[in-house]
Amino acid sequence: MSLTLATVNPGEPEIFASLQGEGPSAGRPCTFVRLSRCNLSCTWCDTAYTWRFEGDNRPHRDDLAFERKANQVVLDEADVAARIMALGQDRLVITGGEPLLQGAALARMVALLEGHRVEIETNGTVAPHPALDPLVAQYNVSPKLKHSGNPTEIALIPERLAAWAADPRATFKFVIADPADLDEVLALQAAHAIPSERVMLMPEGTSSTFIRDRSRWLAPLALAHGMRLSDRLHIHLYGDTRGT
Ligand SMILES: Nc1nc2[nH]cc(C(=O)O)c2c(=O)[nH]1
Ligand code: SF4
Ligand SMILES: [Mg+2]
Repeated sequence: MSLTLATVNPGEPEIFASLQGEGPSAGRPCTFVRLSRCNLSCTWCDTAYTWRFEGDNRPHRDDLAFERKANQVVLDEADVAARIMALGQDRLVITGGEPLLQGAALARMVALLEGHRVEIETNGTVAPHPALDPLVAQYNVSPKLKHSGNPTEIALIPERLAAWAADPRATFKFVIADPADLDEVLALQAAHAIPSERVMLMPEGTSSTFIRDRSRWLAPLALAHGMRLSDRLHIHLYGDTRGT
């Protein structure tokens, strides 16, 4: 039994301590674990090394193809848990890729941890494994809008969105590239009765300049709709780098 993780360097799993850069817990010290693989393919994905392996021709703006051997590492659950424990934080953020694709193994891994509040970053298309779900304190759900390039029927699954809307642990974090993207957010919010205080708008961008420029027009939109603005603190601090 094992988990497939992303790597920082070939053979070195992406498990690290950092400040949560996005969403409701931004600014808090946490340990992060990044799992490999995703069921979506966003054209602007900043972690394409978790899914766009050689032979995968789904469109991505950088058109990079990653060598699978250098960018994945398989570890058993006890090894992953021990590495997380060794970093000494009391919060864990599980991200990817799409971490819920490995829900059963994640449940076994999380059960081995002591004293961690668990937060999951998800694209919102996959139901949490029933053994994992009770161990999770917070879901940061990021449904992908049209500008992600994913077919809507794959990216936006109505039953899943309804389930997240009904779960007070879930905050919706929408990646916004253009002011017009807000129309899609408002339609989803209305369709699933998502309270505005559980909606965060986050600028798309992997550079400080892009994020700041987009935040300038995004802030008044958040204010007008009673929604929250999310920054991407780690990009300002460390740039678009692995293990940060
Ligand atoms: N510091 C930091 N915060 C993050 N919040 C969400 C992240 C992600 O890649 O999912 C992330 C990340 O990669 N780094
Ligand atoms: S859902 Fe997340 S990890 Fe998957 S392709 Fe989109 S941005 Fe990347
Ligand atoms: Mg990221």
